[in-house]
Amino acid sequence: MAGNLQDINPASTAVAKDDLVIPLIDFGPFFTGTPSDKHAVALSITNAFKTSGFVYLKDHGIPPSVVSRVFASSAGFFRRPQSQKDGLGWTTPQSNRGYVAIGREKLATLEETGEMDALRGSAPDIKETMEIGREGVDGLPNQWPDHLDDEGKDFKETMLSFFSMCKDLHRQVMSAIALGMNLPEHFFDGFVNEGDNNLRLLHYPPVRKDVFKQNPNQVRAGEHSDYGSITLLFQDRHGGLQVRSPKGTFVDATPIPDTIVVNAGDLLARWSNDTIKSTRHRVIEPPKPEGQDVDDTSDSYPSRYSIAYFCNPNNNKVIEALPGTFGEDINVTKKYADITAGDYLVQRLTATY
Ligand SMILES: O=C(O)CCC(=O)C(=O)O
Ligand SMILES: [Fe+2]
Repeated sequence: MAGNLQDINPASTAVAKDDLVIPLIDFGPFFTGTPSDKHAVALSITNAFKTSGFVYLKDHGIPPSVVSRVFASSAGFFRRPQSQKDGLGWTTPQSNRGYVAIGREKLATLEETGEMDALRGSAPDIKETMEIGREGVDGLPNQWPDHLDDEGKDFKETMLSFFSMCKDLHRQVMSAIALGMNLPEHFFDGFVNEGDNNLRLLHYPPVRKDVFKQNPNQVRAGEHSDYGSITLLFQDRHGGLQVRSPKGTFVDATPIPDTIVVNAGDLLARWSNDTIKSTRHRVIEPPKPEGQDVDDTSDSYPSRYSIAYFCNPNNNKVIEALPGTFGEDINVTKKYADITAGDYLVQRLTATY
């Protein structure tokens, strides 16, 4: 029946377990559909952000060939000698650019941050990352390997072009959230146009299986929520990402080819006066592939690569509760003080490194 919600509902289910439901949403109609298609996509995304805080997006406009090229370039970077990577090292939370060696960052929840040093010693995250920020910011240079060789030049070009595609997708997803929250479609444009975002390449190196058996606290990336507005997460096929369910269990967010996992961050939750959820997640050993219990005799898990594009409002923008999320008419007060996006993020990064 035309106009039936069933016909225009662009979502199916990607994950459903322990009261955690993550939809798989076709973003295509947001670009090309009728206004009502567009609204349906916007509502699906916003409703998911208000419940699980996570969606999988397909038909998101970033071609699979581009994503493959970025993964290949990332793997090439991590294959470089340690001394070259260390020469491009991360320095300060203000800059948040450069290479982060294994054990340097220990992701944890907000409440645990005081115990960061102890955690770092006991079971450090088994990962190395490369952080790329907005190019061309005075005094905050990206740490490119372009002076090393042609591959380094190609890396820079590949990452800059990907950065800008992701920046554009951030703006589009924020437009969907605006519509879904009864705000004008372009409400967020002036908040996100600078692209003060952070492209993080992640490499989880091979680990012996007994490392996880011997230490039940060992993870590839500790339980945490993300800090900014939204995160665009590209995973390879290995799995290991888990999202915390309302029941407190961790549920596999299994990779689905050609999709992006998109989740809301703490600053968006704060901006929405906590109507949107920033949900905790972590990365552990990959789940056993079905039917391989007998065949898989290797004693190590292979490398896992992922790419997280952390989106943020412009650094200088003051973040205050969105219209419609507080007021006498709905009997809700503003829960948080106003803060600039830049101050908020530096505070959070300072606690993590
Ligand atoms: O590697 C992943 O799948 C997730 C990484 C992540 O959550 C993060 O870096 O914030
Ligand atoms: Fe994360």
